[in-house]
Amino acid sequence: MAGEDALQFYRDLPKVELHAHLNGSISTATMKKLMARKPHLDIQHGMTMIDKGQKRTLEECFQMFRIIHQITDTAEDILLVTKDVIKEFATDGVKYLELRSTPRDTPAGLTKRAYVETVLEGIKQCKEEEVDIDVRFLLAIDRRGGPSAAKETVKLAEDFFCSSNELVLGLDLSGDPTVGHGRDFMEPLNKARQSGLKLALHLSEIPSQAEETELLLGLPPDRIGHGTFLSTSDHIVEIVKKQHIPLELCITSNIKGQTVSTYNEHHFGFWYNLHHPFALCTDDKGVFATDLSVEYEIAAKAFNLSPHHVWDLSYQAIDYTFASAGVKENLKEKWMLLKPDVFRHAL
Ligand SMILES: CNc1ncnc2c1ncn2[C@@H]1O[C@H](COP(=O)(O)O)[C@@H](O)[C@H]1O
Ligand SMILES: [Zn+2]
Repeated sequence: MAGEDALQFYRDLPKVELHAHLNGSISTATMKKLMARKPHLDIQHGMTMIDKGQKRTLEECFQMFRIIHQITDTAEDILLVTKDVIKEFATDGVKYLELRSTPRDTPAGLTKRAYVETVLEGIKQCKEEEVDIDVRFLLAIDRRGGPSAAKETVKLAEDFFCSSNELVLGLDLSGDPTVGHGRDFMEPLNKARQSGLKLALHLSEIPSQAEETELLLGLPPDRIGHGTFLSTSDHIVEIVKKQHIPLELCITSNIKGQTVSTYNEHHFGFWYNLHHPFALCTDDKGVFATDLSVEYEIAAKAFNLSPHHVWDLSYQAIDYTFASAGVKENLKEKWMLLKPDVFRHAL
């Protein structure tokens, strides 16, 4: 495989995306539409996206989210962003997407509940428009909000879990990892778990968080976001291995956010060699200027994966979704139907 054909293989490959933050996933095209609505903010392209070859510190990434949040502060903005992001993932060959976002009360008058309702409306509209993708939603807890905001988000998630007809499946814990401590979130996360909500937690995205990670692993989470520095503790690796907790690996995010220096050093290699479950994900396809097909291509090149290995990774990711057994079965059937077409380009 070479050049365009190679990229076509990764685009044709049916994919599962499990780690995508809504406001980090806004494309340049959508950002332009939003900026045209808010010229007074005077936000330039480089303030919301890290171009090819560029890098930022994680701290700078979190500043970018603050700017993006100023641009997406009305129900119209959130609806537009949700629908555009879903359609872009579908165009990239993603067939199942678990989108996550932090419910916000905004100065423009949006409430957290209305925020969630708007995202769900976007998902429903895409379904009505027959966009070829199954989309579910995880409510995100931003560490910056502390335990009281976390409790509020858990309550909202519980309400929507019951009323959204399996659109809301769980919770995410994210935000600046240097802010707050995991212990502040144990109680609300535990409660969420008891209500049947699934947990996808950002763990060890930065070094020296072994104590917090070990505590949160006690819940235990159903999936781990990044887990970049898990492997610095043998004890933690043992816990993760023993419980078979799938990881969400976001290569470009870690490189551009500078927590990993080179592709070859990415912890993909460590977990792949252990045959531990993981799914490749984008994290913030807008901010990091990537796509899921690009992430698969990067992993294949860096770790010398054959098209069949790549196929297996995308197929196995179905098992790590929070969807019901029936949905997983349907996805597996879909994958098998698409397989001959995908491999036509791989030969
Ligand atoms: C780069 N690594 C990361 N680590 C931790 N949290 C991250 C993140 N990337 C994004 N977020 C979280 O997602 C929010 C933006 O999307 P939503 O407004 O929720 O849709 C950010 O404010 C942050 O809380
Ligand atoms: Zn993330």
